Amino acid sequence: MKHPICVNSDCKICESSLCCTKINNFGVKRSGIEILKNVNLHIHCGDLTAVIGPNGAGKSTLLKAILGEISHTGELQFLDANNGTTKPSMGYVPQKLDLDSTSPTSVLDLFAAAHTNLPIWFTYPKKIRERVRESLALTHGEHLINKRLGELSGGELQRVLLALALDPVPHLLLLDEPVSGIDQKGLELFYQTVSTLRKNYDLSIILVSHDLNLVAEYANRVAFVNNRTIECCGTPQEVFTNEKVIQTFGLDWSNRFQRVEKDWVANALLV
Ligand SMILES: Nc1ncnc2c1ncn2[C@@H]1O[C@H](COP(=O)(O)OP(=O)(O)OP(=O)(O)O)[C@@H](O)[C@H]1O
Repeated sequence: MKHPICVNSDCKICESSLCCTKINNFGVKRSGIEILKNVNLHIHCGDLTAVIGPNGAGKSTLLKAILGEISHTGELQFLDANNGTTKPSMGYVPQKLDLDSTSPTSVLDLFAAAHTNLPIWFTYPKKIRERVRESLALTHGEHLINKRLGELSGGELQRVLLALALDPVPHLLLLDEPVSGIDQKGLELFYQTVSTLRKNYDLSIILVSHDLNLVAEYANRVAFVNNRTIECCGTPQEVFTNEKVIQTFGLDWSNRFQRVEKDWVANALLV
């Protein structure tokens, strides 16, 4: 049965998918300047949708608008497995977080602040500590529980924030890939973790990414943001062979796909 909010008459996925999120005609203005217009995106549960585009295109703005952190026009609809439309619960990992490196706040304090009303000077109940450890284990970060936030590396902080975004598991997970502070190995570990979570929880994920290699390897949908809107959206193959995408990133970025076992990418870019 086709989901009632799916307006795409050709959508085969809706027939088998359990839930679905629609971003309908989003527009964003900031300081009177139009940042995004006519943005439409359709996401099924289990989809990892990578949002790519040049610097300043509006990728982070789109995530913040979906979150409701900044105002926008248009609407966000979510259809759950019981065919009810609700406001989706969301987890979010920002691109950067300005932390006071001297602050005594620990990873455990951060989680406890999100899950309890206990003052910070109380000893946390054992069950809280266990819940935090379990959450951190999802992102291979259980050893970080007692570390101060200010002493975490970029990759460690990202793992902690991802674990926090998953507790409880949301309908929609929004990830803004950090542009600095994480090495390639850390980035790959992050993508592998996200990919495992996606499969285990059938999560809908929107991931802003600057690494086209990793996008080609892990995403099943790609949205290209350019000229204040989503200029093309589809499978990685459809998007990476789109003329506008090639124009933006240049032919030389085809080299980045060396590790990807998909000949179509290289072939499409070499013609
Ligand atoms: N608070 C703001 N007021 C006005 N303009 C803003 C504000 N925040 C962002 N912008 C502008 O909105 C545009 C989109 O910014 P955004 O951070 O969403 O881009 P992005 O695609 O995520 O960029 P990057 O790839 O560099 O992270 C930019 O031109 C930016 O200057």
